[in-house]
Amino acid sequence: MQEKGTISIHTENIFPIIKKFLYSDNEIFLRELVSNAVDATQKAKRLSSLGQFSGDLGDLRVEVAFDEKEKTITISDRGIGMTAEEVKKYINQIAFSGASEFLEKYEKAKDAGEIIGKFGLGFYSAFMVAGLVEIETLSYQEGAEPVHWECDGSTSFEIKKGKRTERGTDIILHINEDAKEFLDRYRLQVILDKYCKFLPVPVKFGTKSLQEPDGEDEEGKPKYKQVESDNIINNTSPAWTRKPADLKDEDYLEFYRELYPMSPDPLFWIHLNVDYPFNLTGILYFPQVKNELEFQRNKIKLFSRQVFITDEVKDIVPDFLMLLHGIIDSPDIPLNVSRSFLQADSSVKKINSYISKKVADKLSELFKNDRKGYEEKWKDIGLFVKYGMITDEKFYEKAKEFGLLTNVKGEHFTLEEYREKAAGLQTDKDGNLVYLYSSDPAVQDTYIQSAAKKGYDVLLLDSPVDNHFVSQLEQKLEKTSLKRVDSDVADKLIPKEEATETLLSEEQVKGVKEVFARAVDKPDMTVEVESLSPGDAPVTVTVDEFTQRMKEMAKTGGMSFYGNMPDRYQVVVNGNHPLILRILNAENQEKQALLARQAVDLALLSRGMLSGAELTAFVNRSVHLIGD
Ligand SMILES: Nc1ncnc2c1ncn2[C@@H]1O[C@H](COP(=O)(O)OP(=O)(O)OP(=O)(O)O)[C@@H](O)[C@H]1O
Repeated sequence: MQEKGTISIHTENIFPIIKKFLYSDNEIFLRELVSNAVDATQKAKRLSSLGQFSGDLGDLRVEVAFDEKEKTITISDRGIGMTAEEVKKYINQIAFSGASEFLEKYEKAKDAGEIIGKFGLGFYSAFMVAGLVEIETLSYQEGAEPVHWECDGSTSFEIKKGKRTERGTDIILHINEDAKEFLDRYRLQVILDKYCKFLPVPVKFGTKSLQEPDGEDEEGKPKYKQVESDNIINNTSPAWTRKPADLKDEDYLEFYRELYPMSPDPLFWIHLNVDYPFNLTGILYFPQVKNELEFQRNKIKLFSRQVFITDEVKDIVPDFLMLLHGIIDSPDIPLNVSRSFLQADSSVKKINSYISKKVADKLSELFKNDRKGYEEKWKDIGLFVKYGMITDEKFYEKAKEFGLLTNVKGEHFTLEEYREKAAGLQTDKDGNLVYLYSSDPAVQDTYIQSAAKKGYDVLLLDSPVDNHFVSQLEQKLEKTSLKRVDSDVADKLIPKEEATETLLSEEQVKGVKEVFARAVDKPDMTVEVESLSPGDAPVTVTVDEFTQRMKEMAKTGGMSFYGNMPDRYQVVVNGNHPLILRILNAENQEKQALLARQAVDLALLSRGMLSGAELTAFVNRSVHLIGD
């Protein structure tokens, strides 16, 4: 057997184009060749179990080796091997036609980025790093002859009798000068770790030194000896490939630690497992999010039959679940297509809504079975749930049963429970419910206390998504509005029929307004005199709900117009507070101004708005007043 031939593909110079395009990603050659070796091994196992091959299976390990001097990398397996006919068919035709199909797509694409970078080029990807590729193979079939094939990436190949004596295949890559970085143990190890860590057949890469106990020394201390053992780079049965019933919590946690060695343990997890209408397995973990800096997208890894493909799972995983960790394994996700195709692909859409549904089901189950435990985790889970409720209509419908509202006292309520709680006192004169919330209880404490005095409950909405969550709740909940607790004086947060009696005469109100307007004298602050309960604060500084919300929205993106708006504050003077009358009746204008300024500063202070020279002036004035 000796044959030279030409591979029939229509473009002669296909290779330089592919090479150029995939240059930054050329490490995937190893993924492709090792997974081919694994496939061939799995096939041998299957044939043997079906009784279609009766020989000894032998050691089924795949081996990756390199020789720096010879400049070769060899991938060997004890799989089914190939006959000469098969080499011609599978390698010359199929592998090369895959490459020309790639080129066609590349030529049609408007820009290179339109083709997903992780296009599976299969066997042909060997030519991204090798100038010459040799195959030594021996088929499992009885009487098969060993075959040697070689090709330099052009369209001509050579095939002859090979040297292999055992069933299986060696792929020998003669590494190019510009790819010699791959002739390095560390580099290869990193690539294998990235792509092959969970392949189902053991993959050996060199050896590693282990310390083994070796009796005791003269002092009776344990001795160790260095032994070399095979370096198997993969875990062949990772948790997601096993049956949920066979796994304990500790197995899930252990797998998580294997994936993310530096992260704190996750809160809980969801084992995904479907085979119809698409194939998908995986485990999604809810991470503990300690602070915003830990929000890291791209923590979910996408696998196809245990081969790592990418960690860009956008489009496959619903946006609000992008912060989850874990892995998804699906042979049905098309990897060799453009992004725009991926977005429109119906199986991708189905996968996306399946994941969203699974997550909702799991949360609902946790909520129902262990409400206390669920509430304890709410601080972390809440972020996902709220984000999901904002961005995903279907998820909202499910999550309204288990999405929680938390008040500043740390009590949790479902939407329905909270509606009942607020129904009495927090209904305004038009029959609308008003939910009060604080975005920062430390700063807004005075306002929270004033609301509490009136018997109102105050929610805590301080997470990065809460601005949007507030708007979403207003849209979804009937006859309900939300108001930040410092957006008005307590008396007016929830407008009621009964008006508080006015203790000041019209003349006096005018006088108070003048005194305070002089004391404030700032373009961004307007003074109003209101008749509030005598027990309320003498002066309160507020920002109306609309302005405050628009400014917050502007901070989190878009709407820059509102972000540029000047701040507008209302200085609300409580005409019914005894102190106000005292200020009005002070002995002279100077004293009036001093006391009014002091009262306004106290209001600013309780809002965290007093700083710098104004704070110093306030402190000095206070000392002076105590001395009076
Ligand atoms: N190590 C091997 N042992 C036996 N057959 C092999 C081996 N490597 C490749 N082949 C044969 O060559 C064919 C072409 O391989 P190639 O990697 O190009 O495509 P694929 O594995 O079928 O698909 P893809 O890699 O694109 O998912 C394989 O389908 C297989 O039949």
